Amino acid sequence: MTTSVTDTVRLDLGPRSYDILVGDGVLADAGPRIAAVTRGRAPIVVTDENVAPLHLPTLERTLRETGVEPTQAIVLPAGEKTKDFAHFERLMDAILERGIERSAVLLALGGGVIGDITGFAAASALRGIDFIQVPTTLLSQVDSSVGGKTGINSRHGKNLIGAFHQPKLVIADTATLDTLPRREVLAGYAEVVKYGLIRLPDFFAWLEQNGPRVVAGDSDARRYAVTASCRAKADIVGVDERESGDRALLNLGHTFGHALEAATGFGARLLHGEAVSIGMVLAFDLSVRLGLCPAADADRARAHLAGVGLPVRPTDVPGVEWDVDGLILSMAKDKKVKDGRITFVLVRGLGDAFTLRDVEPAQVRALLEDAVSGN
Ligand SMILES: NC(=O)c1ccc[n+]([C@@H]2O[C@H](COP(=O)([O-])OP(=O)(O)OC[C@H]3O[C@@H](n4cnc5c(N)ncnc54)[C@H](O)[C@@H]3O)[C@@H](O)[C@H]2O)c1
Ligand SMILES: O=C(O)C(=O)C[C@@H](O)[C@H](O)[C@H](O)COP(=O)(O)O
Ligand SMILES: [Zn+2]
Repeated sequence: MTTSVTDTVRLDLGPRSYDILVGDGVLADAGPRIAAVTRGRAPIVVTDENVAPLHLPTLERTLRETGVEPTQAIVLPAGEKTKDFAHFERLMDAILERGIERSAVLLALGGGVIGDITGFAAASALRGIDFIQVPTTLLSQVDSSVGGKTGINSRHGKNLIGAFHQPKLVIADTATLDTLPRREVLAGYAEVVKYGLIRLPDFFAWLEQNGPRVVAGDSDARRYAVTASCRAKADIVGVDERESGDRALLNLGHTFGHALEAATGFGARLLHGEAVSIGMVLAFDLSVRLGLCPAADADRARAHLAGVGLPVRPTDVPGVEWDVDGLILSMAKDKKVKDGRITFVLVRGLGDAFTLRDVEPAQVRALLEDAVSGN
């Protein structure tokens, strides 16, 4: 298969720099690029039970065409619950059973769950081996495959165990999104909107016009949205790899969102992107309450997210009794907490996010109490 257009976004990180290839059908011809990283040997492919039957054959075909005989893939169960200690141990055993050397290369074929756990396995095996990201969800193409945050959840909270470990190459084949369920497409779309909300007001305006085309799978709109998102993330990570400054903006909606995810048990009831959608609206609402952001901007953000079909309030999640004390306890475990104070990502308006530490806890409690009671 010949690919139509392939965009290349470069993440500049000195010796850890890498390319992000974005294109409709780009995976089918990716063998030579993968072989260049693996030095002609087979990567150890990690994928999940949903993705394996759909997209593993394309990857294996291009490897064979390049003269690389694939080894048996490691197939994990699908879903957020796989990002835990038990599955991490299972994955590490499966990797180490192969008697690997430091030249071994892992390849994550799947969504953010597979990318995060495989990246952490790569960071851990023999104290660090190379890995390649082949993201197959909208969320993983626009966000999790880029930037080197890897890790797993713990019973203490979301992503609390992990490492910064950059991939050597990212291959985002937007054609793989044709098989993605609509709910997952929408969840990924929330992270696309995030880039507009934090620093790209023109991109947000483009999404207001073209978001429905992106979600419906229009090839050009989808590729544009993925490439623009990767570029936005690469620009931020390129100047702040380990989140000592502006990278925290990529956490818009996540302090609230991760607490909502923890409260629902990291399962299918609330997907990460859905939690981020609700969390971003809460961040806008908090900014309005603090007199920092015009209410009209918060309304526009909420209207766009709701308009494509994303949840925007905790009460949009069916069958959950929210406990505000529990949410606040979870938020206190956020990785941005410093000297006991939560760092909030807030906004002055659309496309103008910033961080703030001195938010009165009573304001946050009042916001959450109103939100969980539907006010
Ligand atoms: N590392 C980061 O910077 C970062 C950024 C954002 C999110 N994340 C993490 O990413 C995870 C969420 O990732 P996700 O939304 O991709 O979830 P996911 O990996 O669970 O994938 C969602 C579902 O789609 C299925 N799937 C994947 N590709 C498919 C395809 N092409 N066709 C059909 N089904 C397919 C999967 O099997 C799964 O059931 C969360 O754990 C979140 O914390 C990490
Ligand atoms: O890459 C980043 O930096 C992000 O914050 C991207 C987020 O979308 C992602 O969900 C990330 O895993 C959250 O970061 P965390 O440090 O709060 O776990
Ligand atoms: Zn996220």
